[in-house]
Amino acid sequence: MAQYSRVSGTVGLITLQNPPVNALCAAVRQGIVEMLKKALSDSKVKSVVICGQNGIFCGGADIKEFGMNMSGPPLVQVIHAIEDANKPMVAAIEGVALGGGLELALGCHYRIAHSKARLGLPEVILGLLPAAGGTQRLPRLIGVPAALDLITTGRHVIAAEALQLGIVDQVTDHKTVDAAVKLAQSVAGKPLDARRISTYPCARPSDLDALFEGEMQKVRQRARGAIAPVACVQAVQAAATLPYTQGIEREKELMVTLFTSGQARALQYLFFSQRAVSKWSTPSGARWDTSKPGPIHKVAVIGLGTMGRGITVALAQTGLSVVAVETQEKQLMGAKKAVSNMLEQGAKRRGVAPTLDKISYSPNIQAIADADLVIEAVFEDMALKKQVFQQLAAVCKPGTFLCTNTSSLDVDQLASQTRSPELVVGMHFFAPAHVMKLLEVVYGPRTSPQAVATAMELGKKMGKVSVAVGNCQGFVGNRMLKLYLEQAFFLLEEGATPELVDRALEEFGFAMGVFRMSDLSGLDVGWKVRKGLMLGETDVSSGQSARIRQGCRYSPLGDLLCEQGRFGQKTGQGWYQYDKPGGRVASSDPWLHSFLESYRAKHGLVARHIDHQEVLERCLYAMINEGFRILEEGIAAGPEDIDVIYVFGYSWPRHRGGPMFYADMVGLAKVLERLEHYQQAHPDVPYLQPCSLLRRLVASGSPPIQRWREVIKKPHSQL
Ligand SMILES: CC/C=C\CC(=O)SCCNC(=O)CCNC(=O)[C@H](O)C(C)(C)COP(=O)(O)OP(=O)(O)OC[C@H]1O[C@@H](n2cnc3c(N)ncnc32)[C@H](O)[C@@H]1OP(=O)(O)O
Repeated sequence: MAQYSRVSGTVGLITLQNPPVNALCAAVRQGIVEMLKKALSDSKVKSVVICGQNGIFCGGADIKEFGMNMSGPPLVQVIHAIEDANKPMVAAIEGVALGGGLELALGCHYRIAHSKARLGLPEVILGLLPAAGGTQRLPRLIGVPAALDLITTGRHVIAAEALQLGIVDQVTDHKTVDAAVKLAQSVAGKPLDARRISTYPCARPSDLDALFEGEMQKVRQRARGAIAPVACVQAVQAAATLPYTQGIEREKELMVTLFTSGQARALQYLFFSQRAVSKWSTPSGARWDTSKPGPIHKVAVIGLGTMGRGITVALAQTGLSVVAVETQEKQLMGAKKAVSNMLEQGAKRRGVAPTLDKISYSPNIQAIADADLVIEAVFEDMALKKQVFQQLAAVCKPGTFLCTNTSSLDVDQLASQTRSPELVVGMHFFAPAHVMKLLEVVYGPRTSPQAVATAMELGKKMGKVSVAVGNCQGFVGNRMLKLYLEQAFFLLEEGATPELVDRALEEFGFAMGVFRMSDLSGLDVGWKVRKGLMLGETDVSSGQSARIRQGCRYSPLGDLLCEQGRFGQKTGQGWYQYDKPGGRVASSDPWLHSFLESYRAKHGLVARHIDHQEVLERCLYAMINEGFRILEEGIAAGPEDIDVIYVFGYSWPRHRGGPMFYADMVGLAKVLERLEHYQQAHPDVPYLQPCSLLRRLVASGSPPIQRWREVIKKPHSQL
């Protein structure tokens, strides 16, 4: 797992060998210790280079080992042995040096990186901190503020920035190992005392207390309730205030707390889930590894409203040719300007040239005739979308993949408007489409494996986390969201306020509670959808019957607000009030509270006390229960798919892993018991009836989430 050789006569070369990313598993750590001994005892060797096999230095500790009993030498000791070596040690960084990989490099006396290499300490993203000395060495090397930035965000830097920060000594465009060997030769025999980072004093900015206080506030705001970023700040604070050996003790202490926390488990689950969803499968047996994507050179976008504009930007940023079609001249002009601005801003942020020339605009649908793939993003209206699909079928060349950005409409109905339904697939982007990471790829019963593979591949090119899901009303994300919203409305009817509900959800970790979020996205969006489902018309009568639609309990509260023109932030009033239309700071609205009182009086509802626990259980367990139904029906292939959708598309707090992981953490038996309780209390809400898969899982002894698939006997079902 680590190989030793002697090169150029006097340089020992230790190569990490653990594909695909040379993670520091026990055998690799052991290998380093043994090879180091060899190099140091070889009298011909004057200096040593450490590199990684296959152009990758090291992706860090082996995350798969985290749940297991520790074996092999601890990384912190391996790195101390490297730093203590009496011959110059040089890290040759190619590909990545992340987490423990960068910590290993920081233990070396010199670091040289290839210009394309990426470096970082992303442990915080896994709910941990860089506990192999990273929190103590990095601030000593590059100063407290820069170290805080890298350690608390986990962001990667490319070699040029690493050089500027002082993380590496040299950057090369040539063969990194050769350059490292040259460097090693040039420093052979030189004194090493001034090269051991652990011996450096940590420069202390004069406003140290204020700096840490500010940073603490920042990380708490950024990830509400997440403990790793807080521990990262505390560890760097130890570097700034304590001698190295005490700092290392503090780092270890903080790591132990994080390591045993549910948050680290959740975030590591998410790391593997994010990778697992790319290995998609469908009920018909199509799979990621047997389905070849079609070649895509030119993509067309139809409809340049908010979604179409974002999609166009995201496509152009990948370097693909894009034809953007909007039949309304005024809208087309506005879109051109908006898309160009977004591209220019994005390019400026990323330090690259804007790709404006990749897009051609047209008011004429004929312009898409030679596109390889079309994404329809017109208004969310089935009749209109059907008409567009008929046009696409007539205009496009044979074999063109036809995608719809619908957020809930039946993809199969759209497919039936074409002669080649196998080429039709949903690509459900999330607003703003050039920013949000999630893409739901929706396959219907007739969608071909190649169409799924093509949409998944395009999503990947666009930098999205793509999840393949079956076709049903609302797919995965919006289908579950509907119940979450509905429970929130019911809670208002029963005595809660938007402030109470939002506070409970924000304390749970959501950046915004359900009502603040609805105000931001616009209440009219859901209203239009409900009207389309024949639900959104308000009933003038009072009592319970006025709140029953299609045989189930229904709350018209959102519809009533829309009828008053209260669409949320854009109109300055919604569930909250804002200082002006478009204002962003929500404040409590006395009008809303008296409106709720009269509504309850009209319908004979008596307000009761509702606590945070009930808010969480009602909103989250309703949604989780639907998640189990989605799994049972085979709409999602596994719980990981649902969780990835919720974290990347619906701002579910990452450190809680996703709704299905959360259910596993709470305990399936408890979720079942609470659902039974609420179902008895609300018999007119059929979806609170616990799903049979949940019952089966509990009856099977509540296996851990990784084993749920074994219990989902019938893995998939059709729409
Ligand atoms: C005392 C504690 C000290 C240190 C703590 C740590 O070091 S924690 C680990 C810190 N490192 C990271 O967080 C890096 C995680 N990995 C990545 O960001 C990416 O994988 C990487 C290295 C940038 C490569 O990206 P790429 O897109 O090329 O590949 P992909 O992500 O699909 O990964 C390929 C397969 O490798 C597995 N993998 C990656 N990193 C690790 C790791 N550190 N440990 C174990 N396994 C790792 C990944 O799961 C993929 O596996 P596959 O089975 O093919 O899905």
